[in-house]
Amino acid sequence: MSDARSSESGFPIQGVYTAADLPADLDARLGEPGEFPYTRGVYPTMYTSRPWTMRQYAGFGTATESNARYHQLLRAGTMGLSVAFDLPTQMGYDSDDPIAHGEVGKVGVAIDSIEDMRTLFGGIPLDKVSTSMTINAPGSVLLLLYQLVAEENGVPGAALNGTIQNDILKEYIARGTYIFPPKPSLRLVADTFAYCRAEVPKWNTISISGYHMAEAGASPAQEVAFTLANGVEYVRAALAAGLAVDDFAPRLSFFFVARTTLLEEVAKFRAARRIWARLMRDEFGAKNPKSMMLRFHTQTAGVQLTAQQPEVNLVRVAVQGLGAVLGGTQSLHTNSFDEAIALPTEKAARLALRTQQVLAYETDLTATVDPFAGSYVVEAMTAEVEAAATELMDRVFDHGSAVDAIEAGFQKREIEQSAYRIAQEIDSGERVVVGLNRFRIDEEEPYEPLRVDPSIEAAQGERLARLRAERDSGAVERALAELRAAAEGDTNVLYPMKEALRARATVGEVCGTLREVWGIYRPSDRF
Ligand SMILES: CC(C)(COP(=O)(O)OP(=O)(O)OC[C@H]1O[C@@H](n2cnc3c(N)ncnc32)[C@H](O)[C@@H]1OP(=O)(O)O)[C@@H](O)C(=O)NCCC(=O)NCCSC(=O)CCC(=O)O
Repeated sequence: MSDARSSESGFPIQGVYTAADLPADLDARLGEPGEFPYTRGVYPTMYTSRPWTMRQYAGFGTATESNARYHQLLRAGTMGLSVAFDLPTQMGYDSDDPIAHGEVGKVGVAIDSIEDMRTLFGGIPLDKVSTSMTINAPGSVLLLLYQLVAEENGVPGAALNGTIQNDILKEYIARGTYIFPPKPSLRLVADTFAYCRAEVPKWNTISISGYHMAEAGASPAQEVAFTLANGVEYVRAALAAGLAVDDFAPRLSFFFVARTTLLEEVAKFRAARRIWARLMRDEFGAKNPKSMMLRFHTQTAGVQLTAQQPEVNLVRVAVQGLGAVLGGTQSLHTNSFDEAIALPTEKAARLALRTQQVLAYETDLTATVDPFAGSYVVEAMTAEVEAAATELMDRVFDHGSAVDAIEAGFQKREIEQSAYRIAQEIDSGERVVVGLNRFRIDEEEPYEPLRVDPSIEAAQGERLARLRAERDSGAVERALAELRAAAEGDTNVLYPMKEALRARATVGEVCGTLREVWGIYRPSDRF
């Protein structure tokens, strides 16, 4: 037998597993597919009746360019859209704000007002396509813009399917696009839950994300623990705001990474489902099975891709995607092989989607549910990840709450330690990265990456100037005053926000109004 190896979460992997390694109460831990505790998947038939949603994250430049990319992706066979916004939009600033300079349209599309949103979804049937939007602090603003555009096209809120990321807690821990302090942020999240329940009932109101923590270096057990602990915080905030658990929990969704360490990743997804189901039933008294189902999106691990010999990334992504599917994901983004270099080119984006199509239509993965059930190693690892994550969640709650732990710098510190260990292992060669620390070539082939046109910023600025000149500024001011009053009080802010956006207030103006009332978050020195 070779030397014992450690899993990503740090427990030893045995050279051989046998029946003796299976948990004693395996049947109870497994349950049936589509039944508590959902270890085997959230739906009884899983992919045998419908494959996962192929949902490729995309967006850059202006709304016009991104709209063209969405049409191209849909033609190529994606089943749902996933919008990437530029940093100014994610931070609640307009493209002509001095703070936005140099960032407009860079890492995603620039959206300033309902006019951009109309362009972004031009020609896309919003009653048929589900749309995910990676937007957090201004999540409610972009959701309302989406709803307004849908309504203009005769599609009512009740017919809309989609997700906003809206997960502010992991922004404090790992991703960084927060605006407001935790308290008003959580209030905004709870307002969004309540609004969606009444007005957009099929919308997934949040995508509680471990992905970015994993990209920052979190181990699988940390990823599960910190994500689910944040989930608990949102549930508590919504309950404290007076919502009943079964009124909002069915629409909570999750988002994880898929690494190349496939066995532990499959175990991770199965363990996460089990922990969440138990928490919702036993701790929060959920009665609706949908409240207990951990439904999740997966993105393949960008951090594991290399700029060296980038075509090798195609292989990594296939392995990572395979793990996500074996783990029962509901929705999947497979990275483009050139992502470690720049924005994906059209060809690379198509290849990434083709990878999913091979998994769905050429392999036998969709013929049966949870193929790894009963596997000695995967069941043993599922129990291990579950135990490690549960223990770590307890350590989060030892601080009081997930927010208390965030303010103490706990999750960030744990993730940094794990990231440091990974970096050391790569440097020493103990962790092999093909093409980077082993199997290198002397001369890399030149690669022509896609670049964003720098004139976008000026064009967006002109659009905004026109908008401000044309709109009824009195109506905008009145609507923003209503929004301010709601933010100062305790009525749901989404209703006046929607009216302001309808009157063509910009994303920056709406967020600016809230910034004035709620202030902005400053991380404590302990970070
Ligand atoms: C719940 C998920 C995870 C998936 O939703 P989907 O609509 O795709 O899938 P779904 O809900 O499973 O399925 C759609 C409908 O089909 C039904 N359905 C599906 N399979 C079924 C089966 N086997 N049997 C019966 N029904 C089934 C479901 O019940 C549902 O209907 P009902 O609804 O009627 O029940 C959602 O939140 C989502 O799409 N998330 C995507 C998040 C995302 O793309 N994030 C990108 C982040 S990118 C990022 O952050 C990284 C970079 C950065 O930092 O910027």
